[in-house]
Amino acid sequence: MDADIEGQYTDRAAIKVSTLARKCTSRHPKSRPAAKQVVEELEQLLALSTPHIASGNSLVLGLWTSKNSTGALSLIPNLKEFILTDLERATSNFEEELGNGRSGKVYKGWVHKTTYASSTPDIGLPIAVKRFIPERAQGNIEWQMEIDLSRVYSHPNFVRLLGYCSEGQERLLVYEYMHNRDLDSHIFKSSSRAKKNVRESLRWEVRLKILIGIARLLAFFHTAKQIVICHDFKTSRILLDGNFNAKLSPHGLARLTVLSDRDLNVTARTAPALSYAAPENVNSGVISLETDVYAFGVVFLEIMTGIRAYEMLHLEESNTYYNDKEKCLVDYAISLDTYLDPWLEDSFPGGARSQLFPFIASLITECVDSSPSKRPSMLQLVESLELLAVSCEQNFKISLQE
Ligand SMILES: Nc1ncnc2c1ncn2[C@@H]1O[C@H](COP(=O)(O)OP(=O)(O)OP(=O)(O)O)[C@@H](O)[C@H]1O
Repeated sequence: MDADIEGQYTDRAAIKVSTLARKCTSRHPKSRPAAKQVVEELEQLLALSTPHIASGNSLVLGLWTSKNSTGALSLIPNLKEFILTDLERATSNFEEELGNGRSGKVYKGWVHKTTYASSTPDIGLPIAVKRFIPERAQGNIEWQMEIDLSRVYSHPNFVRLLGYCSEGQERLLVYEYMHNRDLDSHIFKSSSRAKKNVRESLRWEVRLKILIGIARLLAFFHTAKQIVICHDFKTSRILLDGNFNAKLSPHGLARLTVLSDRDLNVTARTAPALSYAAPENVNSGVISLETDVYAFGVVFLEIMTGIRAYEMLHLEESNTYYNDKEKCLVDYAISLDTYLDPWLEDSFPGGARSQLFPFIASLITECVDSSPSKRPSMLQLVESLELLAVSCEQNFKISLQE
């Protein structure tokens, strides 16, 4: 093997490469695979190799994007290529900051509805522009991965990428604007940013709609041909549009992991936030479909209580993991009557509390089970949450708004 690329392969990828090469060069024409099959095999290899990108290796960077002979990024289908001055104009020189993530800041801007030509404030379509920090070594990789994944996966609950910009050291991405921003800033009691009217809007039926939307997206990722494990899933990743539809932001995609094999567990170098991390992840770095389900359970509990898991687990006192943290989360889940977010008090009419809370508690409890095999799949969770919605509607006349 070329010494330059040695160590960039997983064992599985190395075996696949040699098997594929052997088949293609077989002396018997009939034993050689069809071109379509070679493409499929290479796609699987790409998926096997992707965790290396996440850990800072540029093994397959750019395979999904078209490059010209100099290796520079050329036009990407379905995405608008912006020039920097367009985006400076659209954002009034990066005036209104929406948020600040690990890889860069996000700004509000305005473009023409159909052409995406830069516009002026309050005219046309609002956008969110993410400007990557140029000095950050991972920035370029994360920028490219966000483009690649946004092109491959499209789902109503996944924030839509509209375009990109690459000029000199500058890397920017243009996303649809999510009017009600991140769920995180609205539901937690300690949140100073919370606006009263938004909190009032976040009634039980709206929160259930948010949970169903996110569960559907995770189920979609988990059952895709190239499985996506979103191993840094947390409440702050959930963004809300003007109608409180929940969408997951593809930002920080270097922390998403694509796998082609359901049984393959990989070790991620970027650890998820401690309060959302499943015990097997904390203890041995495993990431799997089940670690996503665990994180979903924690988010579910936060959405019901309005209390950060961080606080429930007293992680502010000692930022160390303790082994029975699931038990602590389960205590909150089964005592929902006590810990329910006060803003939800009026959301459960009549006997709704006594009938719905045990069901909600059992769903959360199953998700955060310390044994991964006992956790439900995201598909099962979608079904259970939809069942919950039907029960709310039929028994208590609580209906989810479209
Ligand atoms: N499409 C969008 N529409 C509206 N606001 C957005 C949008 N994308 C991001 N924001 C705001 O900007 C903040 C920062 O976003 P970003 O995704 O960079 O941070 P993050 O989720 O903390 O990512 P990271 O894990 O990389 O730190 C979000 O919490 C949200 O308030």
